[in-house]
Amino acid sequence: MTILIHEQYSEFEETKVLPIDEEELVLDNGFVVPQINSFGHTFRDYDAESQRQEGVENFYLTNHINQTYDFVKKMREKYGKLDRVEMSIWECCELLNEVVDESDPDLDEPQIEHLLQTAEAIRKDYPTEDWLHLTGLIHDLGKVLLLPSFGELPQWAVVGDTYPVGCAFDESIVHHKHFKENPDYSNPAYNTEYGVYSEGCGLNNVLMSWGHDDYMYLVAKENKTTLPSAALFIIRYHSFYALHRSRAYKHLMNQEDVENLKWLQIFNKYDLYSKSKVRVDVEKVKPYYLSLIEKYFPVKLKW
Ligand SMILES: O[C@H]1[C@H](O)[C@@H](O)[C@H](O)[C@@H](O)[C@H]1O
Ligand SMILES: [Fe+2]
Ligand SMILES: [Fe+2]
Repeated sequence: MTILIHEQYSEFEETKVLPIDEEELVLDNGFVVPQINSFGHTFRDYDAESQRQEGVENFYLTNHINQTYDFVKKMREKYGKLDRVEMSIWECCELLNEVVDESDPDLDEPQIEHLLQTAEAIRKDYPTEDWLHLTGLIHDLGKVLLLPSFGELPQWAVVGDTYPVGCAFDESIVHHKHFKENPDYSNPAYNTEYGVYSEGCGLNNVLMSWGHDDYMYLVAKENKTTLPSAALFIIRYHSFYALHRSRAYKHLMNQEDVENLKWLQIFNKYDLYSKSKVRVDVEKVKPYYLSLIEKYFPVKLKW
């Protein structure tokens, strides 16, 4: 797969204010980036005074204190067993009707809206990449970890941006100051640039903070999806803003990661900027997505 990507961000990231140059606002396939979110702020502004600011910061405080190398290892082992629930992809989408994400400054709608908004925005600009439409639909399904039948994990262990554990927390991570109370922050085994990793080791060998991304990646992979590797990469790293926006942790990537990152950067624009109060007509688009699910997944999956 070869693609051309229209670079939108400069090397300085993470930028709060989007570029004002008209040309820069148009993505490679015509998607126009909105300047403000539904609350009247720029997207991903974690400091703006808004009705969501305090809750979001508290979320990151708990998240940054508790996501340690040991915690992540345990969660991967536990949830990697996929022995909790059996259901289809669409059933899972419907479960997300109940879920609201406390980490998100840009959205307070039920998550199923966000899934459809993302998928439909991609579909409009990339009509022939059906695998990317489906990736949009399923990328956040891991948020079911918040529900009782999945162990009712706290928000800090499910949502929010992700980052590697086992090496130093990069300063570009949202609310980085709150890592000071994380035990790994002062552990010399885990607090250097490379920590337990080595140059070019590949992201597949890096443990990421535990949440909906890695969980959904495990679900898709273990249930033998036929989606391409770029789709699995998108699902697994879509919350890794330190990488795909701020270009941190590049030293851990291998060649395959570099290729897949191009698709993730395309995807991210739709994931982030499609968030709005405009609802998608679920019943109208459902047959299309059911056909994609049938193409790329078994009827029932283990979760
Ligand atoms: O608040 C959001 C939300 O939880 C998203 O699902 C996640 O992918 C983002 O990275 C995060 O910052
Ligand atoms: Fe997400
Ligand atoms: Fe998302």
